[in-house]
Amino acid sequence: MTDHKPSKSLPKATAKRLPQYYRLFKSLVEENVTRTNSQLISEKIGVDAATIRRDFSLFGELGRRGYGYETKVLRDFFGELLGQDQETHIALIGVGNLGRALLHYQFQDRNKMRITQAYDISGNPLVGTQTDDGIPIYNISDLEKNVKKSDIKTAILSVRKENAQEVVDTLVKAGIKGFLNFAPIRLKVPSDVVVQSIDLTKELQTLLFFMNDNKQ
Ligand SMILES: NC(=O)c1ccc[n+]([C@@H]2O[C@H](COP(=O)([O-])OP(=O)(O)OC[C@H]3O[C@@H](n4cnc5c(N)ncnc54)[C@H](O)[C@@H]3O)[C@@H](O)[C@H]2O)c1
Repeated sequence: MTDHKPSKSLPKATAKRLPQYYRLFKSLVEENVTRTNSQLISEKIGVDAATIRRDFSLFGELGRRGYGYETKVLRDFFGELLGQDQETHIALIGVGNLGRALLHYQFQDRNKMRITQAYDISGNPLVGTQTDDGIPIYNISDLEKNVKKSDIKTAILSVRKENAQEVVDTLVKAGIKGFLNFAPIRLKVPSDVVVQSIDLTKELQTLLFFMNDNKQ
């Protein structure tokens, strides 16, 4: 379905819903459901049907009026958009409290993303060891050499904010093109590098805002 490539100006809210769409179509295919429509999708994921139709229309003709959407076609389409049609190997940087938890998170079970290498500084006793699943934990000084001889373009950043920018500069130089960043800092990267930040404080504040809003 290469004729349905999205433009770079896809609204952020739509982009954020893509994993939801992919997950839904994947499970519908697993349940042997061959066809669906925006109303049924809406009931499953809690997004209103008009928004779903608008999102899908940004990609051209994904379905047919009166017929709906073919689950397999849409699963493959969103899978390709999200890079789930191939294996993505990821480097984890910073094996502290959060990094250790992430190393044990098995997101590879249902998706094609895998942490295959981890890095910390020489003072961390975990450097030179590997996890029970066999993920090696290297010294950060080996990163450039390792990344250059692998296909890794993606990193999860779980270092403290004081170290984050310096670490990112090193990783960008080594060829990393995308960061999932947990450090509460705005990172500076070249225009061909993407940063997706996860700020738990901000998420909690948003939750509290909506809870307060509910009370009024
Ligand atoms: N712990 C949490 O629950 C949590 C939750 C949300 C966000 N965060 C954020 O995640 C980040 C990590 O938090 P944490 O609690 O795991 O911190 P931590 O101090 O336990 O771990 C940070 C790790 O980064 C390593 N490190 C430092 N410099 C490095 C470098 N140059 N290269 C590679 N590794 C390096 C340290 O040796 C340490 O092991 C912080 O920015 C924090 O704000 C943490």
